[in-house]
Amino acid sequence: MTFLDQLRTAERQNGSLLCVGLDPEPSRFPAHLHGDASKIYDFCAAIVDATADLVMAFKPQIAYFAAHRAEAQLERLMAHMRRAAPNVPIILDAKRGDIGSTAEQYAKEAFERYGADAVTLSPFMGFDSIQPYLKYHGKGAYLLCRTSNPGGDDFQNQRLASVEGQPTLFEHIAALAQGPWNLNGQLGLVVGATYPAEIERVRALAPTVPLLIPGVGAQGGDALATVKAGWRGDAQGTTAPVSVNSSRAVLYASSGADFVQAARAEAIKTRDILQAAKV
Ligand SMILES: O=c1ccn([C@@H]2O[C@H](COP(=O)(O)O)[C@@H](O)[C@H]2O)c(=O)[nH]1
Repeated sequence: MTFLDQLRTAERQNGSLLCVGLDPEPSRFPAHLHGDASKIYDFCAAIVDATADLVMAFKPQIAYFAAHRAEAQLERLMAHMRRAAPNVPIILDAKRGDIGSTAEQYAKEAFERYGADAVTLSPFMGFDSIQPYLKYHGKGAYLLCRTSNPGGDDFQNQRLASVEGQPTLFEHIAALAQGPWNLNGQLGLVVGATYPAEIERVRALAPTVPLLIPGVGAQGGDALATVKAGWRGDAQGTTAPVSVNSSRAVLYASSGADFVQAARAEAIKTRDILQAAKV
């Protein structure tokens, strides 16, 4: 099954557009785990178990593991997600981008070491920095397009005088992902929930690629506007999937012993808002 099929299946089976982001920060763990980086796996596995039936994807952010020398715990967590949620695809948020030979190693890390179904990439270094990931047929690669942070404006909203029609950089990335770069239909785009108008523009330029949309919850993005801007229904079930990510709002919904129940409640609340926006 390709990554695209996995997304569609999980969306249908769990009735959800929600992606729960796994950004473990030990200083925010509840009292019995607080400050203990050796408990990253335990914390994340508890969140996975509490939300597996509510999500269309999980998105571990690699920096939160690497910063604590917890790569082995990430490997264990990937195996746990496979067991606990076999039909939920896993997007490794790594935002890699480097020359081809180095990109080959990053692709190996994402798809062979961690066994991710998709990875996030920076397109800044051009197509040859993306190509090594596309050799893994059936795997997905999300290109950063219009990111959720205010600084995204610095480059992504600049116009490219050299390209006909003078699109902005993010519009150009969207068009590349929809067209010439998307050799085997593996590409997706990252667009921030904090910019619904840009999501709509990206969807117009890239009508069939999956979108990964972070920025609801802790960053204050509008969940309703996000779905209205990016989700396109299709009676044949061939929609271009939209996965709306929430990390901290779910993970740290409570800092008490009830963190698992609170995470589940927050995930249900967000899932329901996203679902309601589809009509
Ligand atoms: O434009 C982007 C791209 C990636 N992210 C990542 O998503 C999560 C968001 O976490 P929240 O706690 O829900 O704010 C995080 O891992 C970021 O690295 C993003 O926020 N914006």
